[in-house]
Amino acid sequence: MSTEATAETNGTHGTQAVELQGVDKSFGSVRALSGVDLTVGAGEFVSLIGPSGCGKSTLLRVVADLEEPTTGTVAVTGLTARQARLAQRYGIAFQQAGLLDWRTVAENVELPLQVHGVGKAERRRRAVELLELVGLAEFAGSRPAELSGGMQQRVAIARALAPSPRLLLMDEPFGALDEMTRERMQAELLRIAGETGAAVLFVTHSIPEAVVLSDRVVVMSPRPGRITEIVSGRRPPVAGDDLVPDAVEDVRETGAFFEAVTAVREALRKGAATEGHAG
Ligand SMILES: Nc1ncnc2c1ncn2[C@@H]1O[C@H](COP(=O)(O)OP(=O)(O)OP(=O)(O)O)[C@@H](O)[C@H]1O
Repeated sequence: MSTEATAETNGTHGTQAVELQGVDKSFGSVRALSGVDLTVGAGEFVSLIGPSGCGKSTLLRVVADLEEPTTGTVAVTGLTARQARLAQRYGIAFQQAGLLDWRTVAENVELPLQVHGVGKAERRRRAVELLELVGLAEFAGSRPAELSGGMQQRVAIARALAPSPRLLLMDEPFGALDEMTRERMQAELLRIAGETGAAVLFVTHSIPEAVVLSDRVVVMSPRPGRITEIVSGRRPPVAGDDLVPDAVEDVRETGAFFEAVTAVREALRKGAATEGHAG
């Protein structure tokens, strides 16, 4: 059982994407997080999994500077959480795509750049590039309502990637999608993460999803959320656009995949049995 952070990265060296030390977070008398130490390396894919209400979203929000920790320190790409937010060092995507209906798909992707004063031509160039990356180039002029749920989520990912962040924070981004779309999106995300080299901190309730996407799966206890175990994930190597869906499929059929799924399930069960609710 280890909460120790490793500096190991996905072949990329440099500043850690996230470094949390001794993070506690309370909302009044409700203790949401307790003593969280976690490092996400540059380019690393880390999933957070744990029972409902254990503080996963709170942890993500602390990294994103949307909540302040009660105690502990937070560094994001070597900056404070606030500096990292202002410098657009991370992109964020939630379960609901949250697109603006009155803007076109391209204008939605451009939004974070517009907020930062990037000129119109440069914004459009970047939006076209990102829409190509997520396979939606021909929908640049469409309105979000004309797209399926999976396509809207791809637009949200493109928007999150617009400022070329070193880190993506994702809170159950595929939770509202059907199983087949979800699997396609997982492959898509792995390809995008591979191509951009961005680190990903990913909240999910799905054990297989966590295992297939991640370098490491961080298992949390019931509230107050603590890290009880870190299990090695089975993130497949990315070797080219067409290979990824197959690579993901292949991983799902390996014994190593089932072993990791079992290890996460047991860690969750052990955490639930030993940790009492508090606060
Ligand atoms: N702004 C807030 N004010 C008060 N309590 C909060 C606030 N945000 C979260 N909490 C509480 O903190 C705890 C952790 O919530 P959080 O949303 O982080 O859990 P979670 O693990 O993401 O849950 P789920 O898996 O159900 O989405 C919960 O008890 C929740 O009620």
